[in-house]
Amino acid sequence: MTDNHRAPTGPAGPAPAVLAQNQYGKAETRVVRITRDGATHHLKDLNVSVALSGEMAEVHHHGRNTNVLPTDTVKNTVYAFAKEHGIASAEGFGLLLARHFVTTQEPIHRARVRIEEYAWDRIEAPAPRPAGTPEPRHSFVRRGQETRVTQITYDGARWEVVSGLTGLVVLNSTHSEFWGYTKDPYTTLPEAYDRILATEVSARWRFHWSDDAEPAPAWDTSWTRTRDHALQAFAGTYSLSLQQTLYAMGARIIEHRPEIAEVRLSLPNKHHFLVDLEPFGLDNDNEVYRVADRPYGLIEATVVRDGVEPRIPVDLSHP
Ligand SMILES: O=c1[nH]c(=O)c2[nH]c(=O)[nH]c2[nH]1
Repeated sequence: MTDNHRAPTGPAGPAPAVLAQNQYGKAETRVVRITRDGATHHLKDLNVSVALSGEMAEVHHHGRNTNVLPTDTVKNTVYAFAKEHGIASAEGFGLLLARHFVTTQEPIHRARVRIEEYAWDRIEAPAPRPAGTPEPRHSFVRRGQETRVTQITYDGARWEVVSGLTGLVVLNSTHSEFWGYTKDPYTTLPEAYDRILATEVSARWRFHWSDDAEPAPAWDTSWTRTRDHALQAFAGTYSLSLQQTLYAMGARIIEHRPEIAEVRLSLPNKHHFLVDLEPFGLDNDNEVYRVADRPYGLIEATVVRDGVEPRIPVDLSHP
């Protein structure tokens, strides 16, 4: 028997353990800040991760929490600062946070703030509105997430073409309500009269065309216009539920694109919860939202042209 896999021992016994680099904080606080300028809304969407370090030997060695500002407080600070200071830029917001932790907490000597900012573009949707009222500008589409898809099947005689998209993330910062639903003993959801509606659209649409003897649709134009109808319906629908918005999107495509027979939509409800800032003496007039990634509501349906048999498979992309 050898001692090869034992730690080396000297005359004074094994070397003691020593706490080396350590840091702690709250990772991935997802915050959406809406700023309202009349009917024009502005949106900032950040993923904020804070790591703090300093005099933390006591907590690691003895579990003595005296110097530990809870990570829950770190998260609350992100939300409260989003309300109080707004989010002009990710850099400016990160500076404010880092300075705050280092200057208000004596044991904390260093703060590292990492921020991912998700870019959103406006959906310009000229919605019908009463004369003299400003154009609503509260609809956004997230940049750079989207994939165009298509599936072609041929049996030597007939074609089936199903096209679509995934990862089209859209958000309305107002004109969405949800109330009047069934309540049972397990229902706790408060009714909402002005909420954020956001979803990541998965869509498939099947073309009428199946016969080489007929002219084929103009694939690129069709795809672009169909996507645009989905966006316009999303932005232009005053929504009482995501189900209603889904149907409006599918129906608008069917009504405007004669080459399409059937549309299947799968819409995860990307929940945005208003953060309770009252404990910090701050109100929250639909300005600061916590973004939850799961669980999510999943709303799915097929819309067909009258008389058409649905053929697109039910399960597109979600569990
Ligand atoms: O638009 C919605 N539809 C639902 O069916 C639902 N259920 C829920 O909890 N929130 C929502 N929102």
